Amino acid sequence: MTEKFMPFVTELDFATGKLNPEGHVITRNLSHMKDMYYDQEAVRQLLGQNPLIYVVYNVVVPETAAHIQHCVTILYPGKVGNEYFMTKGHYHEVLDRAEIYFCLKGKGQLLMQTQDGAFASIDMVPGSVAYVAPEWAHRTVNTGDEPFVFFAAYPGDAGHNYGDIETEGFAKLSVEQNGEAVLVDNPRYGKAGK
Ligand SMILES: O=P(O)(O)OC[C@H]1O[C@](O)(CO)[C@@H](O)[C@@H]1O
Ligand SMILES: [Fe+2]
Repeated sequence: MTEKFMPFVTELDFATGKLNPEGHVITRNLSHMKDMYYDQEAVRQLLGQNPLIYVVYNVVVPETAAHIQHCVTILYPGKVGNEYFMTKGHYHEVLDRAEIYFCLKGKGQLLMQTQDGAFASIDMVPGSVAYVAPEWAHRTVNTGDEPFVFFAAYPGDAGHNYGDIETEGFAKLSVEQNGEAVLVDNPRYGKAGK
């Protein structure tokens, strides 16, 4: 008989967003994603201090379709030039795998796009449960002044595909204008020579 995978629990601290046990922790500073921000002069100025942008606490489960990956992301407040701190963003390697995001703290935006040019954004506040439908790339942005904390769950075999997002980003940039978060066209989008 094959051995059973046993049920287990992870504790989520609502005050900090941290998981216990912490699981697999991914830490991203500006240096890990310096080419992804539009204002490269602002990147150069900030690189000396190399701010922490986000941390992901991943519960470790097998990366197969039978399992559900789940994690908490703490995305810190801040800007590079006038562009808000954000995650790298990705398609799933198995493109049709969906994902659920549940906002616990802070506020932000969930930016999404498809490979054939559709774009969507959802404002996230505590209690927002967003559905990233199959085939949509997703990136989160912290538009507030406290950590933006959200829980995510997705099929175990989904994987991450950074593809063109690494070089040209999303169709829109999330920037501060007159104290407001606005989405503006990304001049680099669509220029990867496809
Ligand atoms: O892989 P990226 O785009 O840096 O972002 C990490 C994000 O991916 C996930 O781990 C799963 O999609 C999110 O919870 C997290 O915010
Ligand atoms: Fe994802």
